[in-house]
Amino acid sequence: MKSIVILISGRGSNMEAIVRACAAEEWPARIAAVISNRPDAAGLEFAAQHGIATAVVDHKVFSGERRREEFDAALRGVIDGFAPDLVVLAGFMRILTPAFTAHYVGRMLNIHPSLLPAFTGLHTHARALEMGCKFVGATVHFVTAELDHGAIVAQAVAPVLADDDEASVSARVLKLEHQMYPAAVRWFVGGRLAQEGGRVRQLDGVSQSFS
Ligand SMILES: Nc1nc2c(c(=O)[nH]1)N[C@@H](CN(C=O)c1ccc(C(=O)N[C@@H](CCC(=O)O)C(=O)O)cc1)CN2
Ligand SMILES: NCC(=O)N[C@@H]1O[C@H](COP(=O)([O-])[O-])[C@@H](O)[C@H]1O
Repeated sequence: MKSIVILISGRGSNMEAIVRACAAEEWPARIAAVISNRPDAAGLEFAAQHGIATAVVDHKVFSGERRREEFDAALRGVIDGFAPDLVVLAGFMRILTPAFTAHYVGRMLNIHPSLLPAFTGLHTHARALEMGCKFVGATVHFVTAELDHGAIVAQAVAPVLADDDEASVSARVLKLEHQMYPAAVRWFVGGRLAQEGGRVRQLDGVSQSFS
């Protein structure tokens, strides 16, 4: 039985989709914990209501020059208490230090709301609309020290419609995220995909795109 720890910072709808899929599809895995860097993250309540251990490591508690390293060290200590086979970033909004990402190399995934390598960072849909993009999407990737540059596992794509704004585009992509991310996590815990250097090895039957 694989152990999964999910990190969130807010609403947690991707975490919720993974929790529901894990239960409904009887994965060879359990969600050991949901951990947030924000005490007010709404997703913590959903996790607790579903009997999942929750924890908060508040990044605002840490100050000074080494606050990012100290936060990461505290977060790692809490995560490792659950002995995860996989760490899932689901709307987790902190940039992680190289030491942290190295510790979880090959076993940490993120979902990013753009078709990487386009639009790394924040405010991705607003930037895509500003540029006049005809398609938007999301990417599941392994997490590395370089922000949003890890090996790509899967991507979801959706058209931009004439009357779209950031909210309508975000909602359209989020629906696809909720299909794609649980599938990617299931493949990983089922041993059907792995990171090999800068690439992803995927066994047959693993869908790599969603639309
Ligand atoms: N080293 C890495 N850390 C993280 C990665 C990664 O690939 N490598 N993925 C991100 C997730 N993410 C986009 O998908 C992302 C999250 C947060 C930020 C960011 O600029 N955060 C600010 C704070 C923003 C806030 O609190 O609202 C910061 O950390 O200073 C950019 C991209 C997770 N981490
Ligand atoms: N850079 C990370 C990032 O922006 N992630 C994005 O935040 C949203 C989280 O929603 P959720 O909390 O409801 O899962 C999702 O759209 C996810 O792609």
